Amino acid sequence: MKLEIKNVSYQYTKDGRKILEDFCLTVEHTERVGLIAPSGYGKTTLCKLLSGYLLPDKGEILVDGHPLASYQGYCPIQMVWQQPELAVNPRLRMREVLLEGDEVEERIVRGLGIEEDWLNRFPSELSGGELQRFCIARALGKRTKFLLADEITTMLDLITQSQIWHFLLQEVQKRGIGLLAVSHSQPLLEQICTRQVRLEKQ
Ligand SMILES: Nc1ncnc2c1ncn2[C@@H]1O[C@H](COP(=O)(O)OP(=O)(O)OP(=O)(O)O)[C@@H](O)[C@H]1O
Repeated sequence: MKLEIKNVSYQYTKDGRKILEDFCLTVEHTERVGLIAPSGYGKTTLCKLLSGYLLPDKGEILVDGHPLASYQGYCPIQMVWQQPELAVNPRLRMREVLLEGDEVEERIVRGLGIEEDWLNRFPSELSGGELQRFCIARALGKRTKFLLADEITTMLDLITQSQIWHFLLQEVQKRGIGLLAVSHSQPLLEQICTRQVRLEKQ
């Protein structure tokens, strides 16, 4: 299975600057690709396009040869955001947050170190690191084929970062999930990725 980004162009406003122009990238489901570029070059924008939050002005995004838009319901490309507190409904208990996506296996919940007691809490009653574990678990539903990780551990201490990445790498390798990881940390990308791609400024 592959994710194909074919000649994608995007700008937020008609008279604004082009964030992406004719951007092409193919990611196989066996790959872990690191996306590098300075701040403001469009890494998050690309992730939003790939997960269907934004639509390209031009070009197409294909999953297994089919346009992303043809996948009704659960999106096979799941994104984990940098700030977990902005990615969850503050009115839902964490048990319900987990149920928002596809079925998440108990193994994943345990593997990410999510404690039973946290499931009954609201997002505001968890630390950023605890909350991020839920966002990662939610993104690892059964039908996930590609995972976009946009600076997902930047705000965490090194031990927690390492625990989370250790689990994630095992999981994506075992299930054949392709990974696109964004980070400003070159050593992290070198450790977790099979190759790196540089985004150029338009
Ligand atoms: N909703 C928006 N409306 C207008 N411009 C936006 C919007 N979101 C982002 N931008 C602009 O698009 C450009 C790319 O932003 P993006 O967040 O994709 O960059 P990035 O490479 O992920 O940066 P960082 O490394 O700082 O997270 C930036 O110049 C930003 O100001």
